[in-house]
Amino acid sequence: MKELITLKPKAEARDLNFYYGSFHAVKNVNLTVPERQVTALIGPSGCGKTTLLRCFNRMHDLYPGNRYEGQIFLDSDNILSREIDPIEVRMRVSMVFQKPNPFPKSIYENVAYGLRVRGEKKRSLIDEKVEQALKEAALWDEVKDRLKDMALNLSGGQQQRLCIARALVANPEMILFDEPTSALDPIATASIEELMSQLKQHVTILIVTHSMQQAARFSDYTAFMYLGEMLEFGTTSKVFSSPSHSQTEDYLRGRIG
Ligand SMILES: Nc1ncnc2c1ncn2[C@@H]1O[C@H](COP(=O)(O)OP(=O)(O)OP(=O)(O)O)[C@@H](O)[C@H]1O
Repeated sequence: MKELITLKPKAEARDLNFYYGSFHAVKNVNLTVPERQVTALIGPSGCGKTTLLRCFNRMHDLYPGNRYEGQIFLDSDNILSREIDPIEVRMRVSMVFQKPNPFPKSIYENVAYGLRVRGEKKRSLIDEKVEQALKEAALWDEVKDRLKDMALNLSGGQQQRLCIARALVANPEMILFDEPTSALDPIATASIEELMSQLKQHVTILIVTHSMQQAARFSDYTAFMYLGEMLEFGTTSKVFSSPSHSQTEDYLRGRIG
């Protein structure tokens, strides 16, 4: 039976195709990302999860030869439209990568950077926003007395929370997470998952994960991709307990990798 998704959509891919040169990596994808929920993108290695994720903030524009077809709506704006500036899109939709990638600068400057590139000069306002982002990223208490220390001296889990603070500082509407915990130990992973569950109160989250336990633990919706196509989408409990496609079931049971 088809499950009804009643939540308000924040983003919607419609008949989306994506090509790396002549290679067709994302095929006719339709996907609704519900507002202020966590949606997990799962599927076998190479099925196009990261490629799809990167369409949602036009990351692919940074490389020549890449091509989109179709539409992605963020609220009522088609962010693939030529009239929309990809830099604007990336302010509304930020990204956290697999490996924590702080800049070789101080903890403070890592977060302040996002404000400075937007032209913010007022020191008191930057201080305030840096503190707020570090608090939202559950890092403030650990770093408030050493904001001038190099970010690269933080632990891996702290570096990833710093990258989340950097993603949060410009008040994005949506954050894309690309396997954000795959380089972290179980304790750091648990704190990032806890943080994402808090963040969804005001930000929409789309996350690529290889960990079925992670998707089952804290995502609200799950989308299963297979060979570039979106095979299945529904509440996480529905997709995990009674998937509609045999490929989804095979993947969840570890029969395809
Ligand atoms: N820059 C690129 N140029 C050409 N092909 C690419 C590029 N990046 C990825 N691909 C190809 O696109 C397909 C989808 O890759 P993608 O990284 O999106 O898959 P994935 O599901 O995220 O995989 P994984 O789970 O292993 O990270 C793969 O066949 C991959 O080889």
